[in-house]
Amino acid sequence: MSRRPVLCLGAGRMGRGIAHAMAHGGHDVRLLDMKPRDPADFRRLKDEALAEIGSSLSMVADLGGFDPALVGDILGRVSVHPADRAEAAFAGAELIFEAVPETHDAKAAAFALVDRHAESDAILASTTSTMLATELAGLTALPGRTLNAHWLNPAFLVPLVEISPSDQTEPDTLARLERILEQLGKVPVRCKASPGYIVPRIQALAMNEAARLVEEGVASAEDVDRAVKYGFGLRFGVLGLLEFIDWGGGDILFHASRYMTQATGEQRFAAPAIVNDKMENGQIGLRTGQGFFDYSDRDIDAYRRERLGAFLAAVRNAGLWNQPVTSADEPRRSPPEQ
Ligand SMILES: NC(=O)C1=CN([C@@H]2O[C@H](COP(=O)(O)OP(=O)(O)OC[C@H]3O[C@@H](n4cnc5c(N)ncnc54)[C@H](O)[C@@H]3O)[C@@H](O)[C@H]2O)C=CC1
Ligand SMILES: O=C(O)[C@@H](O)C(=O)[C@H](O)[C@@H](O)CO
Repeated sequence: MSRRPVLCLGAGRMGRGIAHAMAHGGHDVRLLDMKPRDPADFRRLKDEALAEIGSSLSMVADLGGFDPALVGDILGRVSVHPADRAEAAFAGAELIFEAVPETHDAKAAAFALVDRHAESDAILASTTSTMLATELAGLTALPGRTLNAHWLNPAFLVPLVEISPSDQTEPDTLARLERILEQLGKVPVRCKASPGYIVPRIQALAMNEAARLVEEGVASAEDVDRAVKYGFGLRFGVLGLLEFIDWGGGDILFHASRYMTQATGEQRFAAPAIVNDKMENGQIGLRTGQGFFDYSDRDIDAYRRERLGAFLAAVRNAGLWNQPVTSADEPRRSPPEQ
């Protein structure tokens, strides 16, 4: 299978992380430094970028991710190009990741460069954390081939990439980008142009609530993070948020949201209409066969067994699974350090 070159506009944190991921997946990757610099300054940037990618590749390999003997070949797929050699860097590139700073001017300059040099079938994917695809579409003459691809940090480890098209993005562009990412082993999900995509929107609430717990003196920072690592994160890593609503019961969420709102006087705990409506319609999840997902045709026992198996594997993988106690004088187990 042939893999065409990938271009990253911007050789900063995201550009380097994406270059690592794409090179690992067999692509030649060109990092285009978007800032005009004198030759010595460019050489420093180039050496620094390649050294950082080499070191993150080595770290993953040394941690058991892949054979360390492959690091050199993978790093050899990455090249860094100066701003005044843009044309050569664009030649043949099927996929362009824009990864310049999160300012309108930097994005506009990068998109203008794409308009000038991109191949006629190239896809332009912005890595912006906050700007909507619908806004960015106005910055390019190629809105049909432009969309957002929001990677999570570290890009070379987190499988998820959130893809957000504008209403002008051509379906073929979306499908091609998904195919390329899937070939890489990534897991693309689609979302509309809406602030915060999926993960940043959910995690902003969760992160702020965690900070608030510390601010209010409810729990120490250590205990908040232990709660997340050994409960919240572990379980939602297996079940997902909506699946767990169905698993535990939408009725529990309905009542919990009411209680929390009344007890704290804070509207941020109120359930959205969809939770209240499902409660009213008896769509509370596994128990009624319908919730956010439809279980009516499913073998619930087989489903539970499969999910519990995944859960057990996650607990075991975290080194937290214990065999049953078989003798009264077995020493007590101690909890993990962190
Ligand atoms: N850092 C992160 O964790 C994440 C960042 N993003 C998004 O990725 C994009 C890139 O972010 P980072 O890689 O963190 O930025 P960065 O500051 O590390 O890198 C930006 C690169 O763009 C280039 N550049 C072009 N025009 C520039 C200008 N006018 N001033 C300075 N540098 C210029 C430089 O080569 C610089 O290295 C942003 O849109 C950001 O919101 C998305 C997800 C996570
Ligand atoms: O990895 C991430 O979560 C980033 O891609 C982000 O988008 C930002 O860190 C943002 O969510 C800040 O909360």
